[in-house]
Amino acid sequence: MLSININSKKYQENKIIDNFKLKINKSEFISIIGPSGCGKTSLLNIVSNIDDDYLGSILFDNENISKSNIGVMFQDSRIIPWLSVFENIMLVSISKNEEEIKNALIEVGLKDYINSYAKELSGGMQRRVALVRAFINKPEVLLLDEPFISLDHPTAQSLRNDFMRFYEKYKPTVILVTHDLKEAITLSKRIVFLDSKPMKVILDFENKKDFSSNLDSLEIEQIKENILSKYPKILSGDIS
Ligand SMILES: Nc1ncnc2c1ncn2[C@@H]1O[C@H](COP(=O)(O)OP(=O)(O)OP(=O)(O)O)[C@@H](O)[C@H]1O
Repeated sequence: MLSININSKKYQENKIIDNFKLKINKSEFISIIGPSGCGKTSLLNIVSNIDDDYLGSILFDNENISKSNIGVMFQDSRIIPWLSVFENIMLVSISKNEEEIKNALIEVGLKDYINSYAKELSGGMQRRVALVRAFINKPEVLLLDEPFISLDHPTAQSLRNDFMRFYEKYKPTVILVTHDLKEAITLSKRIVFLDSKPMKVILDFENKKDFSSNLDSLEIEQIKENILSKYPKILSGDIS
C-alpha cells in the first residue's frame, strides 16, 4: 500500500497542503483531477522524493518511499536531445541490460530509431522514449503528470494503449494527474477529485466500467455525463 500523509506543505508562508491523506493499494491505478493550482504537481514532487520540504510521511509497504523504485513521466518527454534513443534509456537503466532495452523500444514501435538522436524524433516518438524510460526499471510506483497532453488525438490514444500494455505487464502502483475526465475514466478504476486551498479530496470515485472500452466510446461519454450530473461540485473550468 502507498500511504500519503502530508501534514503540511508550504511555499514561503503560503500553505497549499494541510492534513492531506490518501491510501492507494498496491498495483492500483488512480487518476487525480483537480483545479489548476490546487497542488497536484506539488503532491507528485513530494511522493517522488523530488521535494522533501514538507511535514508528514509517504510510506510504501510501510517503509519510507525513498527506499522504493519510482518511475515518472511528465508533460514534456525530458529526454536528452544529443543522446541516442538507446543511450537515453541506458542512462537511467539499473540493470544495463541492452537486450531488454532494445526489446522495450521495439515494443513501442521504435525499432528503426534505436540509434537515432532523440532530437530527430517527432513529439509522439519522444513521448514513447519517455514511456520506455518510465518502465525500464520495473518501478513499484509510477507517477504521471499529464503524460498524454499536447499530442494529436490518434498519437495520444496509441501512447495510452502502449502505456496500458506496460502497466498490465509490470503492475506498478500508478498515480495519473490529468485534466481529462474521459482519459481518467478510460484508464483507471479509481478517480480522486481534489479542491484547493488547502488541497482536499472532494470525491473518491470508484469506476466500475468494463476496461476494454476506448476513450471515444459512447460508454465513456455516458460515464462522464453521469459523474458530472451526479456531482456538479467537481465541475471546474479545468476539466475537459
Ligand atoms: N516553487 C514554488 N514556489 C512558490 N509557490 C509555488 C511553487 N510551486 C508551486 N507553487 C504554488 O503552489 C500552488 C500549487 O501548485 P501546483 O503546481 O502544485 O498545482 P497544480 O495543481 O499542479 O496546478 P496545474 O494543474 O496548473 O499544474 C500554486 O498556487 C502555485 O502557485
